Amino acid sequence: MSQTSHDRLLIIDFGSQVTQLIARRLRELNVYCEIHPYQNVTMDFVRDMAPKAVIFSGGPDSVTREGSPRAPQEIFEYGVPILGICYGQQVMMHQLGGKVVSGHGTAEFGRAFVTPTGDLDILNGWFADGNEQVWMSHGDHVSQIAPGFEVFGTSPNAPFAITADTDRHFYAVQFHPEVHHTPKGAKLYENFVKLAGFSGDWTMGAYRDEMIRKIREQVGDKKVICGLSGGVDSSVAAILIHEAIGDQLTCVFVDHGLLRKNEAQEVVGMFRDNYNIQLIHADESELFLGELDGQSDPETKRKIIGKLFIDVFQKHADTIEGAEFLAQGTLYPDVIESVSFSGGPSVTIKSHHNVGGLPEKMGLKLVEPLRELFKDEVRALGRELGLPDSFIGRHPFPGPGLAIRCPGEITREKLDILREADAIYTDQIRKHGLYDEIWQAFVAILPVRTVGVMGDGRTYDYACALRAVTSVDGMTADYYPFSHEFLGETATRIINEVKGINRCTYDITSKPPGTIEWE
Ligand SMILES: Nc1ncnc2c1ncn2[C@@H]1O[C@H](COP(=O)(O)OP(=O)(O)OP(=O)(O)O)[C@@H](O)[C@H]1O
Ligand SMILES: O=c1[nH]c(=O)c2[nH+]cn([C@@H]3O[C@H](COP(=O)(O)O)[C@@H](O)[C@H]3O)c2[nH]1
Ligand SMILES: NC(=O)CC[C@H](N)C(=O)O
Ligand SMILES: [Mg+2]
Repeated sequence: MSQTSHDRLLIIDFGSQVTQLIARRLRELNVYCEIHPYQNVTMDFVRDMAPKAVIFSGGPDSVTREGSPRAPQEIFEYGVPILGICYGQQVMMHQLGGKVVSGHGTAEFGRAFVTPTGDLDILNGWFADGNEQVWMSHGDHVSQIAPGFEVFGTSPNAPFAITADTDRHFYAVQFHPEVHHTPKGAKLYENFVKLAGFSGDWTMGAYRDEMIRKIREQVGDKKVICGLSGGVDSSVAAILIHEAIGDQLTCVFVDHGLLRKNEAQEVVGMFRDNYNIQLIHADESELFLGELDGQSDPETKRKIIGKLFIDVFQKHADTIEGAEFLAQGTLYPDVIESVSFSGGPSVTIKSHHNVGGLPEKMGLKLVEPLRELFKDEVRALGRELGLPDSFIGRHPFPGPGLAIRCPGEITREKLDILREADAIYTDQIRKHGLYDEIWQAFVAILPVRTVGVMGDGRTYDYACALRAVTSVDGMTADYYPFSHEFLGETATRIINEVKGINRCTYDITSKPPGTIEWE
C-alpha cells in the first residue's frame, strides 16, 4: 500500500467492469485513491491506510447468494463517509439490515431517469432540472432500506435509486455515476469528496513525484530495460523512469519488421537527438517475420509477438549486469481488455501483446508506472514531464504493429504495400489538418484480391480498408466523419501510387461492436 501523505480514499472493488472509472473521476477531482479487491480489505488494512472516505464499487455477484462478497462489518463503525454503488449499494443495505431481492422483473440495463424526492448534500447542483439521466446495470434491487436510511431519488424500476443515512454520511445509489452515460455523475463524486473533507491535493505533478518514489523503491540499485516504441506511453514511461533512476535505465527499441514507413529511423533519431537515455536499436525483423510465417490466427500472432518481444528484451538484459526489471508503457485499457480483472465480469477481448500476450514464465520483473492511467492522463503526465506537443499528440500504434492490420497471413509483400498506403493516408490527414482531431488512423490490407481496370488493363490486386476513429480513452470509439471529397481524393492517391492495391473502402464501424484494430 502507498505511504502517500495525501488525503486518501479507499475504493473497495467488488469486481465491476468500471471500477477504474471511479478512480478516474476521483483523479479528475485531484483526490488520491486506491482500489483494493474486497478480499484484501480487512479492518487492520483500513486502519493502516486511514482513508478519509470509502467507496464500494459495483460487482457481478448477487448479495442474495450465500458466500457472496461483503465489506468488513466494522467499516460501518469506522466513522468516515461511505458511498455504495450498485452492488456496493446492495451490500451496504444488506449488511446494515435492509433487504435485497433477485429476479423480480426489476432489472434495468442502460439508460434510466431518476426523479429526486428530497434535498441531499451529495446531489447539490445535480438535480436542479428535475429528472436526470443515469446509467443502470442491475438485476437485483433493494426492496427494503436499512434502518436510518431515507429515500432521496427513485427511478421506474428502482424505488430506492438514491438513499442515504445523513447522520452517518452513508450514501447508496443503484446507478453508476462514474460512467459517461450518467452525464452529471461527476457532480456526485465532487459533492461526496467535499463533504468528506478532501482538499484536492492530488495533481499530475503529485502523481509524477509519487511514481518516481515508487520506481526508486521497487528497483533499488538494480537495472531496468524499457521497451521503447516511440509511442506516447513508452516514451512517457521511459522519461519518468529516467528521472527516477537515471543511468540504471536502458531502453530497447525493437524493429520487428512490422513498423510503419521510416518509423525506426524517426524514433531512434528523435531519442538520440533529444534525450540522454541509453538506447539499443534492436533490428529483429528476420526473427519476428520468420516466426510469423504461415500464421493467420489473430491470437496466435499476438502470442508469438508477445513472446518474441520478451525474448529480445531478455537477450539484452542478459548483457547488462543487474538488469532484473522490464519496464513497459502499459495502460489501464490494455489491462482491462486483456485480462479478467480481480475476478470481475470483464472478459478477454484480445491479448494485448504487453499484457495478455506475455509468457507465463518470465525472468524479468515488470515496472509499469502507467498501469492505472488512461491515455489522456498519460498525455497530461507527458506534458508535466516536458515532452514536446508533437510527441504527446501522436496517434497510438499497437505493439504488434502492422501484423494486426494485415488480417490473415502476413507476407513481406503485403507489409510493403501496407506501409506505402499507410504513409499516403497519414500524409493526406496531415495535409488536411485533421491529425489532431482523430484518435487513430491507419490502413488495413485485406486478405482478398479484387478485380479492377486500370489503363484499360485488368488488375487483380489487394483491397484495403481505411480506418479513422475518435475516442477519449480507446475503450469506446466512433468512426471519423471524413468528407466524401477527402475519401475520394485519398482512395485515388492510394490506388494510383501504391502498386498492389486496386480498391479502397472506408470502415465505419464503431467500438463496440467493432474494435479499433482489425485483429
Ligand atoms: N517496437 C517496440 N519496441 C520496444 N517496445 C515496444 C515496441 N512496441 C511496443 N513496445 C512496448 O509495449 C508497450 C505497449 O505498446 P503500446 O503501443 O500500447 O504503447 P506505446 O507504443 O508506448 O504508446 P502508443 O499507445 O501511443 O503507441 C509499450 O509501451 C512498450 O513498452
Ligand atoms: O499496446 C498495445 N498492444 C496491443 O497488442 C494492442 N492491440 C491494440 N492496441 C491499441 O489499443 C487501442 C484499442 O484497440 P482495440 O480496440 O483494437 O482493442 C488501439 O489504440 C489499438 O491500436 C494495442 N496496444
Ligand atoms: N452493476 C452491478 O453492480 C450489479 C450488481 C448485481 N450483480 C445486480 O445485478 O444487481
Ligand atoms: Mg505503440
